[in-house]
Amino acid sequence: MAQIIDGKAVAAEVTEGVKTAAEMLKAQTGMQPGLAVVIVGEDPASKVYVANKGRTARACGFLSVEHALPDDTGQEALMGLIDELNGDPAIHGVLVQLPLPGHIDEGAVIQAIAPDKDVDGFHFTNVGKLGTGVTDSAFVPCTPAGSMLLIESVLGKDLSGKNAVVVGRSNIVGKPMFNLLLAANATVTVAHSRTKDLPGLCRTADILVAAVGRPQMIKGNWVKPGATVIDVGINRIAAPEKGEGKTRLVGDVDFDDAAEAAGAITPVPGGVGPMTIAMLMVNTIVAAYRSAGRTPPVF
Ligand SMILES: NC(=O)C1=CN([C@@H]2O[C@H](COP(=O)(O)OP(=O)(O)OC[C@H]3O[C@@H](n4cnc5c(N)ncnc54)[C@H](OP(=O)(O)O)[C@@H]3O)[C@@H](O)[C@H]2O)C=CC1
Ligand SMILES: Nc1nc(=O)c2c([nH]1)NC[C@@H]1CN(c3ccc(C(=O)N[C@@H](CCC(=O)O)C(=O)O)cc3)C=[N+]21
Repeated sequence: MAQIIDGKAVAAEVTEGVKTAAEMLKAQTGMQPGLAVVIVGEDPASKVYVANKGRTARACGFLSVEHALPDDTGQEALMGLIDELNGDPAIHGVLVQLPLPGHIDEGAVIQAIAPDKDVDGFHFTNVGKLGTGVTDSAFVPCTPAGSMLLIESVLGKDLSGKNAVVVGRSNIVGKPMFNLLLAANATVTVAHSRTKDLPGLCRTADILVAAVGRPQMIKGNWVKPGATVIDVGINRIAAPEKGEGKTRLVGDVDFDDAAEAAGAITPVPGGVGPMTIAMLMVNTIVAAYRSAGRTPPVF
């Protein structure tokens, strides 16, 4: 039976460090880090995440501002708000919750966020810095950054000689995950919906990262014995065993099956999800330190 990687516990340690760093910044400069989260529309899952982010930000001692806009908000109004937040000296991090309603040009919104407040790490400037290894001034996307800390907690920082397979090639998870694993000296393969023999490829992985969005797709016999399995997926499925109409969260990995083969594995919930929020706090405190002209602590 595999080691179950406790993302909640690692996330709590990280946010404790952020809280201390925020106290230090306040003592030295009087500054309070500020995080603004913008949400458009009424998606209930998005609302839960946004509420979580606000709660954690306050627990870290941050100013937390939430802008909840109606579903029919126009492109200009949203761009206007982003401009305002870009120019607001009390705000160091700006996050626009994705996905946005279909009538809004998501790409244009992401590129409108000032790169030095882009705590999601989605702006071209930050993507380019990560891709070229300029990580000291980049913001790294929160979910891949959190996944790396979980991998490090099992295997250490240097992944030389390890084969990593990332299943999924999105801009927010798969591609930045590839860059981080590569930077840590792993040999990385990125798989996607056109990949041939995905089970066979996954079996070559010492580190297997699942970011697919398909509930429990990755089975135990896809996992190399002893592998480290990171399940990024968050899927809500029907749970009739809990009562009629009830649901539960599962990952992209069939946990019970995969835990038989894996050396270490993240659960869902309680794995990568809490790390995403913790790394958002890290990126925000880093943004605040940089805006004060100070070198941020390393997390
Ligand atoms: N824990 C957290 O904090 C977060 C969790 N998530 C979760 O992670 C998962 C992935 O999210 P995201 O990257 O945004 O998803 P996307 O839908 O943007 O990307 C999914 C990727 O999986 C690939 N894929 C889809 N079906 C298959 C298949 N049958 N075989 C192989 N590859 C396949 C797609 O391939 P192709 O490119 O060819 O279409 C695509 O590259 C979701 O469950 C999401 O909810 C996301 C963000 C944060
Ligand atoms: N601009 C932007 N940045 C994001 O980082 C972003 C986004 N948009 N859109 C949606 C995805 C998804 N995401 C999650 C964050 C926390 C949990 C999380 O805390 N999950 C808990 C469970 C929460 C629950 O019970 O629903 C866990 O896995 O233990 C999950 C998913 C951030 N995302």
